Amino acid sequence: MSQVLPFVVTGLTTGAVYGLAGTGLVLTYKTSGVFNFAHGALAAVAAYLFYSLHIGQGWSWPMAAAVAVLLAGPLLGLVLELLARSIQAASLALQVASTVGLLLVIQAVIVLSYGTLELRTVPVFLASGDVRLLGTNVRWTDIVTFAFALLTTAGLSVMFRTTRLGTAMRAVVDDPALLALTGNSPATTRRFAWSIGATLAAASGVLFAPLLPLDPVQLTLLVVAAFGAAAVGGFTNLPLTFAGGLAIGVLASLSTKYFTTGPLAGLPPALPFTVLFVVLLVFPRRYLIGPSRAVARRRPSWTVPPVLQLVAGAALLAVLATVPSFAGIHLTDWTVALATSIVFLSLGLLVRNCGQVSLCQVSFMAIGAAGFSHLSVDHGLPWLVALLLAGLVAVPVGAVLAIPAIRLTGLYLALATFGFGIFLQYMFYAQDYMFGPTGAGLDQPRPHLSWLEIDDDRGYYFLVLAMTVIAAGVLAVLDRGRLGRLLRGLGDSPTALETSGVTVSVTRVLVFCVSAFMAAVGGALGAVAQSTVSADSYHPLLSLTYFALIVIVLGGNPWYALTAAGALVLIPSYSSGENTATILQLVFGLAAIATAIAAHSTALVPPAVRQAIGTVLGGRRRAARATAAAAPQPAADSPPAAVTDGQAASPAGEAAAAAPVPTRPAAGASRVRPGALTVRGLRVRYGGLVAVDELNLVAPTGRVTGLIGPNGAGKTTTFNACSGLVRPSRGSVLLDDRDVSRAGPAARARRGLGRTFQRMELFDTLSVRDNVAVGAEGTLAGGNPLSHLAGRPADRLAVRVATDRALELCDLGDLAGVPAANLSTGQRRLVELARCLAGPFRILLLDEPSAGLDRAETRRFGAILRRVVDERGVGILLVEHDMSLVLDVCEAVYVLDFGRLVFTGSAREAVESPIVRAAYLGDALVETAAGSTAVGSAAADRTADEAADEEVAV
Ligand SMILES: Nc1ncnc2c1ncn2[C@@H]1O[C@H](COP(=O)(O)OP(=O)(O)OP(=O)(O)O)[C@@H](O)[C@H]1O
Repeated sequence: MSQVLPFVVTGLTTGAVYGLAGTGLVLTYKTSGVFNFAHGALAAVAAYLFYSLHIGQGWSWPMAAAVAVLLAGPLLGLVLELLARSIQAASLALQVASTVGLLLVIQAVIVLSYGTLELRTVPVFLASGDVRLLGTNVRWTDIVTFAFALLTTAGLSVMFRTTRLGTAMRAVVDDPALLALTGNSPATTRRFAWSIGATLAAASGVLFAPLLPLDPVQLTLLVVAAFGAAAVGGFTNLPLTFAGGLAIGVLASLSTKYFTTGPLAGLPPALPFTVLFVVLLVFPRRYLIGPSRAVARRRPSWTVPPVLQLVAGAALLAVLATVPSFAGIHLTDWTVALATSIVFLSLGLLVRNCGQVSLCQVSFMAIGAAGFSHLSVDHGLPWLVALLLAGLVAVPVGAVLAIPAIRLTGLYLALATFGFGIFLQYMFYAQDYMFGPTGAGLDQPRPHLSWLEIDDDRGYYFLVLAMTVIAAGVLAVLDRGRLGRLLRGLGDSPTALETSGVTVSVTRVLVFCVSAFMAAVGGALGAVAQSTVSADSYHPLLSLTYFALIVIVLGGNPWYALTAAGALVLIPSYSSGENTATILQLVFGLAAIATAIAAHSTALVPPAVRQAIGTVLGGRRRAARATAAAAPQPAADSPPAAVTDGQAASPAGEAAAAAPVPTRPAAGASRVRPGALTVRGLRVRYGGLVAVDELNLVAPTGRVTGLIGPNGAGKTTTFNACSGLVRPSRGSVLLDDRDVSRAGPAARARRGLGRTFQRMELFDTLSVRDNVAVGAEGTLAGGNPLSHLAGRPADRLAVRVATDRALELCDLGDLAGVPAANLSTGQRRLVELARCLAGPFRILLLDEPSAGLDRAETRRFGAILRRVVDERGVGILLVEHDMSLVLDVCEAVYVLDFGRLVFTGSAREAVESPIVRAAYLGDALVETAAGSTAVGSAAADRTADEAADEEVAV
């Protein structure tokens, strides 16, 4: 015991500081919804400031600490609040990029201001001497540190729970508008929270300062250990976060006693990150669900016309082919830049294609480089085999990293990848099977062919150039096909993808594996160019620079990758300044922050420029011709233009909205197999609220069945239970008498259940045609990774036919090439319907499909539904507030109120039923022939609200 106690005491002290830092982190995350990756960097700022004042200027430590903590802390907090406010509506990737950018900026500024050569230490300052406790000497400084951290966290927890400010802080992230109505200013509340959070980070920096010589990276990493503590607290609970910090501190300290050599020697410093990773991997999902927040739809980027891209690509290739003739001593760096562009392509696949944040791409490079060296040097494998195997070694690691992506939201994935990179460095870099304990470097042999010179610098450059072209080409082909659609669909709406029949966990694992493979191969190719590499080349924080770069560079595949690699590798190569790398880090960090802030206010390419290019290259005319050629010829009586939400998209818009639905039977429209969706004794609870209770209903094929009721009656919850998005506490869902209650959403879709959403779930970065195509091919991709990559020729034809038919049916042919994000509400509703109609679904769940449509559009919508049911025999379960539409199309109606079924019968009987009138319809006039909507004012109001809401996808 007496041998263990000193370790426990040390652990409690560092753990208390972890806990303190973690508490500040949780506080700001809880109140703003923005996770501050720069939290550790704030601590570094305070530590250096404290050093400058206390040691440099000779101030007394209380004065220096007061300025570093109580002055600098709140000031930094106010700056961060400003930043957090400007990125509140940005996508997660941009939010992460902005605070990661801040971390890079702070580190670079510290290095530029203080240099890295001089050793700076801060002596113990809090208290001197020690006291004997339980048979061991305990330093007073440790006792004071522990007591300070404990009392501060306890005081904050009490404040958070009991004071008005604390309540406001808890409320502000959920509904700032509601908070404002109660007389509290959301902005002031957030400022307080950020000031307190940053002050705690600063305090932890000053408390850590005497522990080891000052170093911006080490200080940042020390406080990053607080991420593990925050994870233990579920990113919401302050006392648990503090307890988590203590546990991590004690375990890490104890492990320094037991694991001094051998494979676990790296465990002590890796422990906080191990805890972070394990919590994210195994803790129940509900424990980790953080504050909800709105994320604005991403603006679909404009793509340069293919002709221009091809010309530019050929020109670039010609220039790259001449590089060996002028590069001289920089040729190796050019080769490394090309290899690095493959790594950027791999990162772009994750971040740019499907919105998955990865902060450990450099770790895959390290695995690739080390793996290749061991396979080719130690095991004597042929060069190419060793290269491919090195890539494959990274694949299972990528698959493990995908687990948080499958289970949790994007932020936790970002954290898991961040923690994983640091974990890998501490635990494995020094092992023999990676870089070895000496850091002497690993040989990276060149390939050798008797008939081609590829082992000299020039030959190897051309080899890597060829591989880069192949990688970019393969990705470009995949991007334009099924995999590209699925990945973008995953980024835009995993829910819609899943309910279209795609097992999104397979998609996620697949993209992580492909990305890991490419990064490892790129890492190995770059290492070979340098002949020998050591662990120093793969510091995990370098991954943050990669991430910042992938966010800030412009252009599509492969332009962004080449630009990023060029900036990262070639600028330092050609620059003679000793601080070039640090200045670049500063610039990249600032650019990441600026990109996140500006993302929603500027278009990257001005519309006038796009239009000019389109006109010069005839892109628009060609696109229009392509669309017309791909779509079947419209019937003579088909309407000429698409419908809009009240505003004509074209001069003919109004007329089109009112036009009849084409009556010509769609080519190849076959009738579906008869069956039914049956719900038996369904009960769904949200905590204490029973949203649906004892519900029984049947929706057979060949009929439109209505499910109506007032707001909050449980209709959407019923749909979610039917499609597998919520788990009922009781009851079952059957498709064709087969119980699917335990099947996931994708499996239910594959059995024939399609759906639309009350809050529309479109793939905003995809065109209308690609949105609809995903509906047609989702079930074909299913859960098979190979089917994700591309379809068989017969499948491709079937998808095209189904897509064309659905586009024609919903009269979307003219909009086929338009990105979904650019559509009006009415058009978006139609695209969602078309996506559903394109799939091989037999029962369609349509959730308020007419919300946001005007009267003419609604009538037309009803006609489409009737046509689909009559022609194909599908069944529709329709949630709808527009009673004219219900009366028009529904043959049977179920009425819900407070989650319970209050009526079953025909639509006409429902309108006349006193029970239904009392519960839902009230005394409002229900016009039928004229098609007027009249279900109380609530429905109408909500529709208007919703139309506004839908401008921002949640
Ligand atoms: N995720 C959730 N967590 C907690 N409560 C929820 C959740 N989703 C819905 N509820 C509650 O369950 C009840 C039923 O909601 P639901 O959205 O199913 O009603 P609805 O009939 O579809 O209403 P509307 O017509 O407004 O869409 C409501 O009281 C709602 O507040």
